[in-house]
Amino acid sequence: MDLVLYAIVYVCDEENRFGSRISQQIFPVTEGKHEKNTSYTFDKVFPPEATGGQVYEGTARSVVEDFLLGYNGLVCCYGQSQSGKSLTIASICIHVLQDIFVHIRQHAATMQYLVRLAYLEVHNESIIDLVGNKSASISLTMDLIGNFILQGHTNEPILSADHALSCIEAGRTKIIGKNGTSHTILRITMERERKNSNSPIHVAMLDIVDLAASHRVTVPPIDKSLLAFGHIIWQLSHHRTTALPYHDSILTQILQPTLTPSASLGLICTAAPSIESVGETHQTLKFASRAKRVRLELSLPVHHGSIQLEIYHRHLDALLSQRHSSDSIDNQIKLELAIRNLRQVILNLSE
Ligand SMILES: Nc1ncnc2c1ncn2[C@@H]1O[C@H](COP(=O)(O)OP(=O)(O)OP(=O)(O)O)[C@@H](O)[C@H]1O
Repeated sequence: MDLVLYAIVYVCDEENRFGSRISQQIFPVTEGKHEKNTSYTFDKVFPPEATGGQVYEGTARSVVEDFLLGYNGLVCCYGQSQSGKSLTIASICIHVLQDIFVHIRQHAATMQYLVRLAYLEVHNESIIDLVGNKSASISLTMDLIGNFILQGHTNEPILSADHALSCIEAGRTKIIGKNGTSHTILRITMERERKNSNSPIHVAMLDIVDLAASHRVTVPPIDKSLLAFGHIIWQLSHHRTTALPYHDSILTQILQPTLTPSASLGLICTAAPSIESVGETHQTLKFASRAKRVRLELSLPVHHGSIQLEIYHRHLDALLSQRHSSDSIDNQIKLELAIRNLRQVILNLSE
């Protein structure tokens, strides 16, 4: 399969009016004193008044559709400080989660699912757990075949879109990097299995990333993770698909399963409206246009590590047999509660 990235910008004209003189997909750039008729062509260009739903439909929706077919996916937002990255990602999260849970309900007759959510911040090359309090126990290790394994973080089982959104809302209050100085990664892991069949459980991941600002008002120290992310996009845009330098930063190590040509990818670039930002906007457009050269070849992911749905099924069987053999009322009530909690977590589970 050959897919093209979405490179999306909010654009303005010389009078700081968003979008009004910009053709749908081409942005002429003035550089210094010299008018340089550089044009960039993108898959979609949105004016600032575009709704979150329109931006989602035109960008992340296709990545979510691929994710629901079983592919890993990455949606990320790149741009200078105060250009609307966090606002865009927040709105995209709502639509992503709604679509995932609509899909789960539509497949209630045949499929059961476990959906888990991790929300992490990468700040100065440290990882912060934004859902739980497990930052100290998070580790990234490499297995024998070069896969980075992220462990020790909270991976919360999610019961509904609203449940996920309240976890994200609470997580946002814990973010320590202000003014675009950190990256946030929302990782949705979906395990699915066909009901009443012995077919294997499939695991896919979707990462939604609010990258640190590409340019800030104060001169920032170079962000190692953003640099490494840009480097991998550069390599992919030159159609290099092996020996990608994931080890260069914490962000790229975490994103290894989704920042790859075998996963679906949607890149959203945001530009600030002021004419003073035109230099930064030009840099962003150059990045977006480089990223547009990336070609993807989707393939179903191979999961490394344990499958939680299998662990839950074993646990459920053990609880059911303990309830069967228990003759203490107190114990039976406790077991009943534990069984009910576990049945809630495995979505669409048949009674
Ligand atoms: N399309 C838009 N129209 C109007 N205002 C917007 C738009 N996008 C963002 N804003 C406003 O601009 C401000 C900055 O937005 P946001 O925090 O999303 O930017 P950011 O790129 O994540 O910034 P930083 O990198 O500094 O964290 C916010 O007050 C937001 O409400």
